[in-house]
Amino acid sequence: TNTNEENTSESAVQSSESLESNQNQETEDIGKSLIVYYSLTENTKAVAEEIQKQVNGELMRIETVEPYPEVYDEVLDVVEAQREEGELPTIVKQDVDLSDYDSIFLGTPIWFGEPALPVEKWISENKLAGKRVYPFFTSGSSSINESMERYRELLDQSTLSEGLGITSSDRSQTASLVKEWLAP
Ligand SMILES: Cc1cc2nc3c(=O)[nH]c(=O)nc-3n(C[C@H](O)[C@H](O)[C@H](O)COP(=O)(O)O)c2cc1C
Repeated sequence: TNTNEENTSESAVQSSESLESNQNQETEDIGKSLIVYYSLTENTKAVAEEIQKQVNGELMRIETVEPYPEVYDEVLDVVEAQREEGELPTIVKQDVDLSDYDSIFLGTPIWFGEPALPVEKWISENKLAGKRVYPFFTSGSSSINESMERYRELLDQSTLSEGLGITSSDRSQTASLVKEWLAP
């Protein structure tokens, strides 16, 4: 919808559950965290690195076996074709034992309103049942609503926390938006 195209810094943090109340219910902090992200053009990477600075977790970057094209219009075509065919890209195998972590931060660019296909693939190949997942997103202007909807389907066995969305106009405020998200 049109309203999904709009975003402001006030709506960058969209609440379903507050992180603060989650923390109060459980422990003082968020435990040992893994920050997993996919990033084609480094925007999501920058947010992942800011989160790491603030929570001290371990970073893991999802990579596709076949790189997407360098030209933006060509990426759109390739991704559109993959979405139409319901085809998820093969990702590079990485050994990670999720049972080592209490919290999973999961970062993705928004592609056609939804989480990027390599992240869907990673979700399908890993056991996130019973985990607490903190989703974060970057986009040109789209809100995180549709992507959160998709995650509610994909991660129905996980505890999904409030999402953080950083649009291109929010980018310069990344550090403070992350801080606010972690400790509202
Ligand atoms: C295939 C594709 C689809 C995209 N679809 C959207 C979209 O629906 N809404 C939006 O605001 N931005 C969209 N974008 C822009 C990206 O979400 C935005 O540039 C994001 O910050 C890129 O993150 P990255 O640098 O980590 O790859 C799209 C980009 C690509 C490559």
